[in-house]
Amino acid sequence: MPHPPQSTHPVEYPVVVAIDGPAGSGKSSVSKEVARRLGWGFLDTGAAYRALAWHASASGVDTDDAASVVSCLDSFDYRIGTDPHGYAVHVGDTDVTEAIREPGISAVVSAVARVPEVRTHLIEVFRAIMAAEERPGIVVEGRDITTVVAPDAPVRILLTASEAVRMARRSAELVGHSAAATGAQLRARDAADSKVVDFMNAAEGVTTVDSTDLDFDATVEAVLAVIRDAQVRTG
Ligand SMILES: Nc1ncnc2c1ncn2[C@@H]1O[C@H](COP(=O)(O)OP(=O)(O)OP(=O)(O)O)[C@@H](O)[C@H]1O
Ligand SMILES: Nc1ccn([C@@H]2O[C@H](COP(=O)(O)O)[C@@H](O)[C@H]2O)c(=O)n1
Repeated sequence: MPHPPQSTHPVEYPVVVAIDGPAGSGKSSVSKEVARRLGWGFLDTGAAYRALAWHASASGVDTDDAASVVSCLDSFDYRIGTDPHGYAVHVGDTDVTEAIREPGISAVVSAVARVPEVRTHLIEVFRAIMAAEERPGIVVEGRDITTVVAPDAPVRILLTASEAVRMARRSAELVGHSAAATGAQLRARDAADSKVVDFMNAAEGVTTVDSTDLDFDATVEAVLAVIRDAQVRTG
């Protein structure tokens, strides 16, 4: 009797931990550390919007013009790793891991992210990456993961912190940039992004972790506690 074809990928999706929150709330650093401790994958979805903003800018496209941004999607050859110990972001053959973090990209990324065709395209990209994850789980962070990308995830968290604390943390890591300018950009980005998706209020069934008064390690522990609690409840 012939054997059924062997798949190289798991039939079931990996366990998904969905984490949303405003800029500078610690989504990326905390999610990465949580994934490291669990031996799971990590997906930074903001990197895709940043990489598309980089690609549009590098192609000479006006990022404020939605039709022109959409026209860039066909040539947007995007790749990102899910290893929380180190992952690179590529557009075609170009390693853009560092370039997409520049304030010039942060300043235009919201204009790219508000285009509906862009969101539809990237959500499919994220779901394909999640489905291909070969570790037992994947921690996925962004703005609409708990509500749109993975609303059925068994663990959904809103990671927040006061605006003042988020601005201070972001300023501390951006040496050579004025604290006032960094804070103003963070606030402007949240205001623009909030018009597209709600990441300031926890949707039904989403657990809020407020790190305003927690240090980094305590925040990681708080997120791990939510995951453990969900695993106990769901068996
Ligand atoms: N609980 C915490 N205590 C102290 N520092 C923290 C804490 N959480 C995160 N940080 C630091 O705050 C800074 C911002 O964190 P991070 O880049 O992970 O935020 P983010 O939500 O991914 O931001 P963005 O959406 O803008 O990319 C980093 O320097 C990080 O190390
Ligand atoms: N799920 C997401 C993730 C990100 N965005 C947009 O990308 C920008 C950059 O995200 P970072 O997490 O790297 O700061 C962000 O400002 C949003 O415009 C998104 O729309 N949805």
